[in-house]
Amino acid sequence: MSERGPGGRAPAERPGRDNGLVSAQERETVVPENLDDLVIHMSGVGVRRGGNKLLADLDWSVELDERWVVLGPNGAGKTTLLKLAAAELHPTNGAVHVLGERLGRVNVFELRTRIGFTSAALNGRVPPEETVRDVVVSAGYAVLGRWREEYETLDTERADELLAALGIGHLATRTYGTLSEGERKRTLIARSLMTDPELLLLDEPAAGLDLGGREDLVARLSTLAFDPDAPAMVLVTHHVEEIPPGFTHALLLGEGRSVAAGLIDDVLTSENLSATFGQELLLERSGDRFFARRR
Ligand SMILES: Nc1ncnc2c1ncn2[C@@H]1O[C@H](COP(=O)(O)OP(=O)(O)OP(=O)(O)O)[C@@H](O)[C@H]1O
Repeated sequence: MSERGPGGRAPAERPGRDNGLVSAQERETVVPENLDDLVIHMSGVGVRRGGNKLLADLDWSVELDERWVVLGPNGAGKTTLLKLAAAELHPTNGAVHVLGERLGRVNVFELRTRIGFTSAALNGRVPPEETVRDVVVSAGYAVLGRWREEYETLDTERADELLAALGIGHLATRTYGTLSEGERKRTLIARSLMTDPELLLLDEPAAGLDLGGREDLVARLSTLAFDPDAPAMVLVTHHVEEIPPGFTHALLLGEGRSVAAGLIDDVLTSENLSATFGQELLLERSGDRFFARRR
């Protein structure tokens, strides 16, 4: 099947395996028989660029009803991991399944329509003159930037509902360029939910927000996390303070490798955090929130 998308772009990088032979690397990967409940499954995954190992030996699974936080220092490989989950990158070795489809054997352009993804990179690509409502509604047409004079009423109603749920319904007719950083983040989260995705990926959604903006966003994401109808979620952050209540699992990444992964209460410990960030850290819990500082 061709992976050439509507824009005629070349497919993302993929391992060379078109000769039908199974490589030694692939033989080492473990692919579960029943992928139905697994939104993400990575087995023996590595990503290399030049001489750098961005990710190595990674095994990770995300189930339908799970909400994961991925924590790690700068350069740990968090964004690389999220790009794999978003089907924007192929592994150098190992197997990645997303929504039951194996990367390298699926039309990634179709797969991406089932995934909501927000990142700082997307923020930079939104035309500043676009209205907030259009930024959200255009996700349903897999475009960024105005390409129609009018959208379907049902679509604009859904966009308005999502904006209201994120507390920015009153900004629907404002232009994106006039929004604060926090309002932009919430607009992009509304956009990522527009297509009713089966998987929601959030790359540092609270980065650059002031304390009030962060707390507001954490509360909105917490509401989403507790919603049983919400998609499986993966949130990348550097800060334990940004973990919304309702998130169930954590993956700690350090230098491209998993330091610990599993239920948040088991994984988030002072010891694991210290090992991940390479210094003595004290993790404290207050109610359903986490705080960390140097010992
Ligand atoms: N194309 C590339 N070629 C070489 N090295 C790369 C490339 N892309 C990323 N890297 C390196 O891989 C490492 C992991 O990058 P990645 O962006 O995944 O980390 P991150 O955990 O998201 O970091 P941050 O928290 O700073 O955003 C970094 O050291 C980065 O410099």
